[in-house]
Amino acid sequence: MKAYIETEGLVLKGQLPQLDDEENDLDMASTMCCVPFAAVAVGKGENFDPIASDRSLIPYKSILWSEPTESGVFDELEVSYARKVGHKTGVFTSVFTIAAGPKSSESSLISSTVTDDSIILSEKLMARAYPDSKPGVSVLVLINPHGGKGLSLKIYNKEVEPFLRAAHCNLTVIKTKYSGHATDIAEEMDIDKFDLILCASGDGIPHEVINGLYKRSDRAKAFNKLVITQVPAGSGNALSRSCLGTLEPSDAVLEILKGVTVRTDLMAVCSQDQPVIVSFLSQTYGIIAQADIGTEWMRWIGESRFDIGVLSQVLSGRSYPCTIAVKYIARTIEELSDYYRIHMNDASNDADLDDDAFELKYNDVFQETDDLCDISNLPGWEKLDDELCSNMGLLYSGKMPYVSKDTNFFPAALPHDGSMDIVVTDVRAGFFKTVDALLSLDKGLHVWTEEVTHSKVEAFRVIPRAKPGQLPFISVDGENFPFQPFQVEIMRGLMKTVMRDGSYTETGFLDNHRRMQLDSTTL
Ligand SMILES: Nc1ncnc2c1ncn2[C@@H]1O[C@H](COP(=O)(O)OP(=O)(O)OP(=O)(O)O)[C@@H](O)[C@H]1O
Repeated sequence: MKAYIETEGLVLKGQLPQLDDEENDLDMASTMCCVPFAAVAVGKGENFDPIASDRSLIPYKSILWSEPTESGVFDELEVSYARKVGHKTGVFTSVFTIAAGPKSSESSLISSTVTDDSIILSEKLMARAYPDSKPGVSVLVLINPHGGKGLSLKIYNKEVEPFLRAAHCNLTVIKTKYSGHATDIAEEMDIDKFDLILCASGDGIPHEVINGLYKRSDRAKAFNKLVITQVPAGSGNALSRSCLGTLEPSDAVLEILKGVTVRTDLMAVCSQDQPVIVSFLSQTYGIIAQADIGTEWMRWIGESRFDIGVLSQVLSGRSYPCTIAVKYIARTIEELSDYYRIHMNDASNDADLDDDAFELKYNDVFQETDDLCDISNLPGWEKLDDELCSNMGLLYSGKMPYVSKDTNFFPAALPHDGSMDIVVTDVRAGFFKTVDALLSLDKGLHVWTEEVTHSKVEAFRVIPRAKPGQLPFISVDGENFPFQPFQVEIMRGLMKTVMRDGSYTETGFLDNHRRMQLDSTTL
């Protein structure tokens, strides 16, 4: 099959590797949906018009590397690129010859002439292929061989590393050997050697990495220097789902190579008898924590262990009494919607952080307080309704929209606005209403149901009250946290990560808001 890369009035022509029949089933339509412009065109013959045929277009975004061929021929380039084959994306390398070709409006983005030598053309092609990122970065890969169903090493070797190698990344690969190993690595690593930490794991390894970096005496430098990302290889892959918009490891690595680096807020989880834990995803107490941590022993059944856990919790009608105090940013769903509309396009602050960015605003008061239910020394804080807290089903607070594959739990989450979303439910709503709310999690519709309290806060405190004979779980980023009072506050814009198109995966929050408003006016 012939292949083309179109530039300013030129076409790079080449021969694509022949695929067997099954592989030949190219899913170009879906590639086109991701990226609206064309760079490489795949055609059948010399007179094929690469721009005219949708079926044959592959985007610039797919180009991983370009360089002059070893032969030194002035009009030849060797190009490595990603190409969708069936439902998978693979890496291919072809030699392209520069020739005159059709003009298009897109092509003016690269201005070349047929007499440009291959070095210049290659540089232009690379600049077009990496508009938002740097090619050939140094990557520390951390693989949790026990993540998910124990397939992370295989996933990395087959679906991730070929892309990193084709993109000429400088790779250091470490397999984690024990729980907490990634924290030790991040705490001790030479940060000058790396640009990016890529976790081939679930959410546990990025959680450990940020905590390792946080422990360092040069943590401001570490968080300024390093970008923390994930290719989905565990059972919970919220970081890639929320930031890269995919759970396919090969698509995720392509997004990591080509996406925009964005800063996100982190959350400091404080308790009175242990050091601060840093959280990038969520903290939860009640139904969800029981369903997640409380079903660890059922790991072997895969993702459905969580659904079974939630169902059995809701059926039991068990409550998790506590006292909750919050520092509101947006109290009601209406205030929250207005806030979202105002801040949804706020730009990420790219300036380097200094040590002040790590100063906690409310932790000293928390540490010094004997009566944690007394919030008189916290101006602007409020307690949540006592009746609601005594009958609490779940408390879930988070920073990223998707907490798992289909769970759009925080559809109004924003990356670096200095707030976290908090959701509280009341068991008095009853089984059907709770199940109804939880069944709409995939579309993020639960936040519009009366049974769910949804706010944006800057900080909150939880004082759990265990019933006799019970020791419920508290979960931070899916990891077990000791049962005790805790306080969480936002730390603005600390973590650099990569996001597809520079923002969180679309959640449909504004569309749902419009629909809800329409429904209420037509009633
Ligand atoms: N070699 C190892 N042996 C045992 N545990 C490990 C090892 N390496 C990492 N871990 C632990 O495994 C935990 C889970 O890792 P990860 O998030 O990658 O997988 P997961 O399957 O998505 O898990 P989860 O159920 O928490 O979502 C991490 O918190 C880490 O502490």
